[in-house]
Amino acid sequence: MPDTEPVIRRALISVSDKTGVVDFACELAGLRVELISTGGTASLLREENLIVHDISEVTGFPEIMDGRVKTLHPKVHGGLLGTRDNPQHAQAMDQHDIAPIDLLVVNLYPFAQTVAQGADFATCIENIDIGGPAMIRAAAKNHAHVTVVVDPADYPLVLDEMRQHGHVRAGTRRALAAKAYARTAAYDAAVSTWFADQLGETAPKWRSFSGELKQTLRYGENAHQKAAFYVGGTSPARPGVATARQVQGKELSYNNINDTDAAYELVAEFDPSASAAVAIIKHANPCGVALGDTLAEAYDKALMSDRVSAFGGIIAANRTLDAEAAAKMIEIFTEVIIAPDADPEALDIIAQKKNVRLLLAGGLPDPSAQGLHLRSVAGGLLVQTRDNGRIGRDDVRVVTRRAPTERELDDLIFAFRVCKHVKSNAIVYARDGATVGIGAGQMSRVDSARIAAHKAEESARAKRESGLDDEKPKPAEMPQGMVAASDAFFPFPDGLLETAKAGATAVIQPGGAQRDDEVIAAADEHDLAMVFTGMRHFRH
Ligand SMILES: NC(=O)c1ncn([C@@H]2O[C@H](COP(=O)(O)O)[C@@H](O)[C@H]2O)c1NC=O
Repeated sequence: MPDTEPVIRRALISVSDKTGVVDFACELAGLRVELISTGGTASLLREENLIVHDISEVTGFPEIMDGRVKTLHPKVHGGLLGTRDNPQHAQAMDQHDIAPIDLLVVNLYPFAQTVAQGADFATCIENIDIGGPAMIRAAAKNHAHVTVVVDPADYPLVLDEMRQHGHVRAGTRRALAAKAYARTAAYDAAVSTWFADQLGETAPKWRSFSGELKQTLRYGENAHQKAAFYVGGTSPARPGVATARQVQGKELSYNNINDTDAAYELVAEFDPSASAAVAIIKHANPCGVALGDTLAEAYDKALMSDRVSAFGGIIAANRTLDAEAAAKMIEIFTEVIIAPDADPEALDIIAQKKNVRLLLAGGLPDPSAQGLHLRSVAGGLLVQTRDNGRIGRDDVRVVTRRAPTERELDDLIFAFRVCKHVKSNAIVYARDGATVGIGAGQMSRVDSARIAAHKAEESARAKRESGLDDEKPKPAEMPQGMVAASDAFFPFPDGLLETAKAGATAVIQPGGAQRDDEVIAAADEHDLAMVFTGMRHFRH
């Protein structure tokens, strides 16, 4: 640390995001700070009658190559990097006529925004900032003498300290330096990720991921864990919980964000122009998912799947929220509702429940889009492409004597898409475009089938009690004509036999087990129609 705190006499300002820079520069000028600036920034400041020195006056060199080289010069980097209390540095500065730069204000070419706008390769390349990061890194290294500001949000802090103390305090300079390195690291992460994407590289030697702080969270999954929510890293941004506008309700918690993400990704599987879809999520697993002509109908059906578990859940809808659906959704306690948009009447209805967090995402994420999925393990990161596999009617192969009926096939495809969003081992029973029983996260597929059957039994009872099911009560109290989906193959007939026992008439599963023949024979024996997808949807 220098003996005396460094007074700011000379500032270099070079910003792409010009938010607040004019006011900041005016205040600096008022504090007798000499201003140096690059092309566009200098012009803007001059329009405000500020006295600004062009960077070319400092370097003795014009800005060249469309701005590719403007600040990359020893007069700039010497001014940023020279340690003022080092006699050799001081002598070099003297000898080469290098004046110190005490404050660096830089924000970078908008690379991520350019990529998000779908710009062509050459435009993206041109938006990789070179001179800016070089200066930021230099100034941050020399934070003992230099203040570096990369975020317009920090302009007031710097001015306050200059006014109060005559300089920016050492602790603040260090914090700003840390922020500066995080900024350049995040910037390079965006560039390198984009490059890897361009090359279709899924396993580059070095991987950097970055994000921008959206929200500090009160705690993590549990109260003793600290947590924060970072957004970004995908381009273009995927509509969802990270991009959504929160219209009302308490602050989102870590678990809310995780569950809302699961819920919204699930409903996005269903084309809103074909049918309304609603998912109700608890602990990242669906307890009810349904399709309908309207969101209200879909919600009713989803709720009936597991009314008890739905309490305090997260609801996602794939269409603009309307008044009818909103009125139903606020009947029981719900933590979060997320939809692409909401009608004004729906907003008024939800507003009656002040605590409900309402998120409007502005669009639905594309379930087929490519992207990366990350998870941390001790000492490392597991990276995989996201599960964008989607099984449609044309992708399945009938393997049993009996082929599914049209209605069964619709339900099979529906159930398998839901299954993709249920923790493994997953078994989903469905009927008429609605789940009736979901078995999630068991170590044994047989147990998942049994749990799902138990849920289906409860669901059938609830429907009869509420008069929603016009079928006569059956002794076994099971929904009739339901189908079953399994996220992975049945290694033995036992799991499949559980679905038959529960009353399923048709089954969808990936196939590919050594004992497929035995499983198919068991299905034939029970007159089950079974289709293979050839695609597994494990989710852990
Ligand atoms: N090439 C250079 O020497 C260079 N020096 C600074 N920049 C960037 O130029 C931008 C500001 O340009 P202008 O003041 O002309 O609007 C800033 O985002 C800054 O990071 C540069 N541009 C790109 O690398």
